[in-house]
Amino acid sequence: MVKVYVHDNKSSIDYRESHNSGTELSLDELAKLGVIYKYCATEAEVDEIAKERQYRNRDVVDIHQGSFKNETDFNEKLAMFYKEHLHEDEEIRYCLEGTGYFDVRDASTPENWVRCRVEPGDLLILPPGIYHRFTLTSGNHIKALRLFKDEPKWQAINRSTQADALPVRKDYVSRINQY
Ligand SMILES: CSCCC(=O)/C(O)=C/O
Ligand SMILES: [Fe+2]
Repeated sequence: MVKVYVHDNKSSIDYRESHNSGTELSLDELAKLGVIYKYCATEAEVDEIAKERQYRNRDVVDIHQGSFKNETDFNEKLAMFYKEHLHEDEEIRYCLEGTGYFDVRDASTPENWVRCRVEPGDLLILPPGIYHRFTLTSGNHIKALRLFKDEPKWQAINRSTQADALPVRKDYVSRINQY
């Protein structure tokens, strides 16, 4: 079951550590950021969500040191996932094995990150336009299903003034401010 809390923002400590500030958030509070959480005991439940939301494609990523040629490539991939970014589409991820952290920006206190620790069975839906990042936990392994509406696509737009000005970002901010 996912655990959601405010990140302690201590950048001197490895980002795969828990960084739990001690302030926990409920799933309702997470939903106010536009992030939907579901527990799916089986992949059949994921199939239902995919069907409802018209997702026709998927792939599996297995992220651990052994999936990369060397440690440098592994670290580069982690650094890429950890760069604050947004997507123009929803991001749906389902944890099959291992654990990971999805950090999303808190709309009301934008300097804060809300950390979601996922484990097997956890499915997260991040809305288009939300700034976020991903990392492994200190367990250094996650196997996850990534759902795509059509062809597999992973286009990250790193945080910048240009990204702030995108319609998808403006739509997200105005939707969140209505809560
Ligand atoms: C556990 S899925 C790998 C990370 C990813 O796909 C993503 O989009 C991060 O933002
Ligand atoms: Fe992403």
